[in-house]
Amino acid sequence: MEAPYSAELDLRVTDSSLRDGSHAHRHQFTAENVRSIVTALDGAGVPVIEVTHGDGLGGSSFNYGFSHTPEQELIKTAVEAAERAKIAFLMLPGLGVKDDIRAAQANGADICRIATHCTEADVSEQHFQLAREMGLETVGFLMMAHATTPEKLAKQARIMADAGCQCVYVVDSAGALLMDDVTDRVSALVAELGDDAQVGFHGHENLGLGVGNSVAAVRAGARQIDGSTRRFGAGAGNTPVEAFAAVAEKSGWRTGIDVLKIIDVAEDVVRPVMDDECLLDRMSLLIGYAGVYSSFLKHADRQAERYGVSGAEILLEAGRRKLVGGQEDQLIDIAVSLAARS
Ligand SMILES: CC[C@H](O)CC(=O)C(=O)O
Ligand SMILES: [Mn+2]
Repeated sequence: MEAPYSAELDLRVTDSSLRDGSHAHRHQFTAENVRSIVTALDGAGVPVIEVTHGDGLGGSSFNYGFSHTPEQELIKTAVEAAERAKIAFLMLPGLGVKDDIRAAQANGADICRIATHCTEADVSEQHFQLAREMGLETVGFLMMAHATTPEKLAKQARIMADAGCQCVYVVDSAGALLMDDVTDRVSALVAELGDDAQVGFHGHENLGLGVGNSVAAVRAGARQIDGSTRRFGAGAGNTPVEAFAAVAEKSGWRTGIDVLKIIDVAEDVVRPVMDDECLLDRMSLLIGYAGVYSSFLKHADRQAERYGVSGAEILLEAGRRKLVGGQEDQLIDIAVSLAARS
């Protein structure tokens, strides 16, 4: 398949701070936050910037948390601010609907990223078809990729590619994958997809492996890598773009990102927008250890405080129950049960 991006790059990096970081920021991004971060990332040569509610189009809700500013307005602002970078958006079928995709394109977004649980790719088929018919570039997200085998994941990737997805990502939503796990999954997808679609990797830092896992993914054949500048993402955050860009340059991989500029952007532009650093502390480490969706962190914090129970216990039980994205309300159930026992 022809690379859907400049042939001068060995890898294409997508910055997710303004989407995955939305979880860490409780979905409170303002148009000004988006304008300043997009301008800075674009100036540092980041080729793709993802902007959406943390849970994608239609995510602003009671269950996931309401956005400060409507996401279509944020997408429009991002498109206006970017001179070179393409603007991507995320959608989870069911939360977002086809009209949301149409609206995002009307607001100038170029890349449609569609996410499903790692065993449910079939729910994305009609959305990929629509996005391709509309002339959007497409990316597929197989979330919680630690929860299935490389072979099964590759079959799910095939469903996405056959529906029109141009790059299928192995998404380590829980930051639970070890480097060999990444190698095995990415290799399985590369073997399955061949020239039909590229393979990407989206990492989280909950076991401290975001950069290492991304390097393993590239060595196994991934050509698109996600990160968030200053790790601004759910849980302990994502693969830090500035560190990955430096490692890529030292490895001889061309990303188009100016390492010295992105280091300054992380410190001077992104950090001031963040409420706190995305830390590898007890809670986020437990997310990686127990294999829990990274975006559950803030929800678990909130229920722990509300019911006076241990946030760590909530996360461990969420891991035992193998909860998936969309089951945020079960964290309340767990907190209520823990409170009843104490
Ligand atoms: C709810 C979407 C989710 O945050 C997507 C993602 O970044 C992941 O699964 O890691
Ligand atoms: Mn993520």
